[in-house]
Amino acid sequence: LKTSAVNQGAHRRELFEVFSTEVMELAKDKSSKVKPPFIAFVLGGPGSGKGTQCTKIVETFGFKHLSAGDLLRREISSNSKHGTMILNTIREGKIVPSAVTVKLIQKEIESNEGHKFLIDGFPRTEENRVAFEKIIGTEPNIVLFFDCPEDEMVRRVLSRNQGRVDDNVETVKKRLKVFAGLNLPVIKYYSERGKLHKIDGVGTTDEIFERVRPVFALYEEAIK
Ligand SMILES: Nc1ncnc2c1ncn2[C@@H]1O[C@H](COP(=O)(O)OP(=O)(O)O)[C@@H](O)[C@H]1O
Ligand SMILES: Nc1ccn([C@@H]2O[C@H](COP(=O)(O)OP(=O)(O)O)[C@@H](O)[C@H]2O)c(=O)n1
Ligand SMILES: [Mg+2]
Repeated sequence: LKTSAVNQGAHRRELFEVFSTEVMELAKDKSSKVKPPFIAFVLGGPGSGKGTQCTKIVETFGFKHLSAGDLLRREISSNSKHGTMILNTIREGKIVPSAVTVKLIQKEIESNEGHKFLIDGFPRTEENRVAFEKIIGTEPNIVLFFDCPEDEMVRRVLSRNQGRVDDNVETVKKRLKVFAGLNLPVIKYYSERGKLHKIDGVGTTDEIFERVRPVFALYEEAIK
């Protein structure tokens, strides 16, 4: 009885060693190959310069730019099942249900090789924010907020000339209300969590980018 118990113990130890070695190998493999994604949310009112600055960030730091508005507009033009609902929502300056928007973002993240994402114009509401955390299972590393006075945002939107159904005085007024009522609380939330980088959105595109650059310099290692 004694001998077999000792043998059993030895056997178990052997099994454990084999098992733990394999677990260690797997862990090593993971750390060398799978880099966790770096996610930056880019927020600001309509016309605050989010898209323009994202283009500069892509050129300089090699991020993948995912604009929630562009993804939604693509759904409209591809006649997808939610196309009409999305078009009506955008026309009204309201917010598309989070399930729809987050699924579009998820598809883009999953089909992309890169590990650095700029998510522009999202989350626009607390509901957007919570849905992202639930569905994607992660939080952003940083949040940029382009702070711009309303009259400047209105001027920019009205001279944007991209043929958008929502770039008119009536809709822009609604969007500004939605921004103040629903998006500012999200911005406040990230500020309280120490993730917010507020950037003065007034000046030339290049001047503003020089305020953005040092933010990414802080995360040099993570975005290499
Ligand atoms: N710093 C700036 N000064 C003046 N106009 C700008 C500036 N940045 C962007 N614009 C212009 O303002 C409009 C809105 O910019 P955009 O990047 O589309 O903002 P958002 O994505 O926040 O709505 C565009 O026509 C753009 O060319
Ligand atoms: N997270 C989001 C982003 C955009 N949208 C809709 O898409 C519209 C245009 O968003 P956008 O980000 O392209 O607009 P800009 O801030 O760039 O002018 C918004 O006004 C909303 O109607 C949304 O419903 N949910
Ligand atoms: Mg935009």
